[in-house]
Amino acid sequence: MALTIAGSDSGGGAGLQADLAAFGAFGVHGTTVVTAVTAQHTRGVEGVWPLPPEAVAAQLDAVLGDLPVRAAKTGMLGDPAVVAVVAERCAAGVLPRLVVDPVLVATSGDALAEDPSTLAKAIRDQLLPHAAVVTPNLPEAAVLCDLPVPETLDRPADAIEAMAEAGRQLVAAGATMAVVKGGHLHGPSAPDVVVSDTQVLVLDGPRVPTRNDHGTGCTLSAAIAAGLAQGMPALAAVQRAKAYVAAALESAKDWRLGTGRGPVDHRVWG
Ligand SMILES: Nc1ncnc2c1ncn2[C@@H]1O[C@H](COP(=O)(O)OP(=O)(O)OP(=O)(O)O)[C@@H](O)[C@H]1O
Ligand SMILES: Cc1ncc(CO)c(N)n1
Repeated sequence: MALTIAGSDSGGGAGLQADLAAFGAFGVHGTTVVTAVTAQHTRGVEGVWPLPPEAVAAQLDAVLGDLPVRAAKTGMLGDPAVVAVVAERCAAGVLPRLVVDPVLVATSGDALAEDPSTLAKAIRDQLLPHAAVVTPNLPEAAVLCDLPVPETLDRPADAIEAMAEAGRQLVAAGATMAVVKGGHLHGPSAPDVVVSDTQVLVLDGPRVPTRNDHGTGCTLSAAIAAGLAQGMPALAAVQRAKAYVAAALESAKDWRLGTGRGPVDHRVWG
């Protein structure tokens, strides 16, 4: 079984709703620590109500005090005080196989943190040393690493090298593996760059032509956590998760759910 520490997306496409759907697709029971409630749909975020750090701590301790959490992921944490609560449990050794999705901004471009750069610094300094895998998208990698990141695949070698450099910095900051996601790149493919101490690997795949890409990042990180909970090595869990997201995008590419960027089809596996 696995745990997600994340915000609620009322639209059901991202956040803890996406995480539970992805866990379920792999047959992994999901537990949830809610960090915030968002009023959100396929067009954007209408409101954010963070939970007090004490409420996050109480949920974490309730789950960890009873259930055998084999792997966990963090999504929207929102507030450096919540990062500190999670980091404390990591330091105590009770949050194994942690996947950190450093959520700062929604697919729509709306902020999911009051002060994204302070939150990014807290995540980098306090959570990355405990992360088995960290999964920034390109804007998140830019803030975490203070690096310019590419927007297009016009010069693929340059784009991949910039993503690899961000990944190396995140590994130097303490993550065992970094997956720098290329979902935001303009071009014919959607390459993710995987970096660890020993290798740099490009996981490439054709870009699915669709506007239904809300929650792909949450879905990827939850699928990685599901793999880790099932005992897979990190790279195998990342490769399976990438294939799952591609299949979920393909299956939902013609859906008309909402008038903005709709969800992916979480049911595609198994
Ligand atoms: N149109 C697409 N076709 C194929 N793969 C995609 C597409 N869009 C995103 N992906 C893949 O989905 C995963 C998530 O990437 P992305 O960069 O979109 O994350 P994100 O911005 O954190 O997502 P979100 O904020 O929507 O949850 C990556 O593996 C990426 O390569
Ligand atoms: C609650 C929540 N978490 C994460 C994301 C990132 O897609 C989102 N849009 N909403």
